[in-house]
Amino acid sequence: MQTAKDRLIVALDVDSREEALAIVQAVGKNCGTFKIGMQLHNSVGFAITEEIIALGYPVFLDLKFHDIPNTVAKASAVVTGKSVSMFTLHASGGKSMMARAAEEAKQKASTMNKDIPLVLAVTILTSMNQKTLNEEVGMDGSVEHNVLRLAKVAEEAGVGGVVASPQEISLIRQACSENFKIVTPGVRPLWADANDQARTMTPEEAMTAGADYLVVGRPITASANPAESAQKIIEEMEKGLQQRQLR
Ligand SMILES: O=c1ccn([C@@H]2O[C@H](COP(=O)(O)O)[C@@H](O)[C@H]2O)c(=O)[nH]1
Repeated sequence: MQTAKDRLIVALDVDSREEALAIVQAVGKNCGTFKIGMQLHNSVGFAITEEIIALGYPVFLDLKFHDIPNTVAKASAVVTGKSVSMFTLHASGGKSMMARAAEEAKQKASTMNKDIPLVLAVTILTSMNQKTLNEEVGMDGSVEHNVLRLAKVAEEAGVGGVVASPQEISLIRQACSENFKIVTPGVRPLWADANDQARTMTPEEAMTAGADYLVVGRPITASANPAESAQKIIEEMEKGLQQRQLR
């Protein structure tokens, strides 16, 4: 059974190896996984992923692939070869793109005798609201409708789960299988700023709703005491897990 700490993913959205390692050092005991996104990866390359894995932490490589199926499939093999535990692609890249990525990750892991990474499809970014989705992106229908539609396509394509906001967790849980993972950024304790996140919930609410993993960046990494902030979030998550078990 995974604890609240195991389910907390800390986003290392910084520019340098030194800044990233300082956060790892500060909060390594207070989280389960570190997430490396396009900011850090594009600054320092795969070296930081390799270094953090070598320190003994699982890495979620969040590069959000979105390209033709062949290109995404080959990129998926590359990141699988780096032993990441999770990686992302955009569900809006389509079923064939997601299916090829999942298959390629499986094959590469089997060739290298490694664990298969959790392939996650990003549904609708948590920074988007109804207006931006409809008027700027040009997708009709509600955010919830589109998240659910993309989550179903992702599951059919054979990826392991989705990235969605906590506000859509219960809808996805009703429509997808129990094993389909839900990873939620857009998590904000009441004491933290929302920043550019539009569809948020607190750590307790997100865990109560049924999230598998929470992704938290700035409320921890930009706080005066990252370890203390991570610990406070874990305590809120524990309350949510307890509520969930009581249901
Ligand atoms: O829909 C999405 C997909 C990915 N993210 C990533 O999660 C973290 C959130 O960081 P905060 O500082 O807690 O806002 C960040 O790395 C995003 O790239 C997301 O927020 N929403």
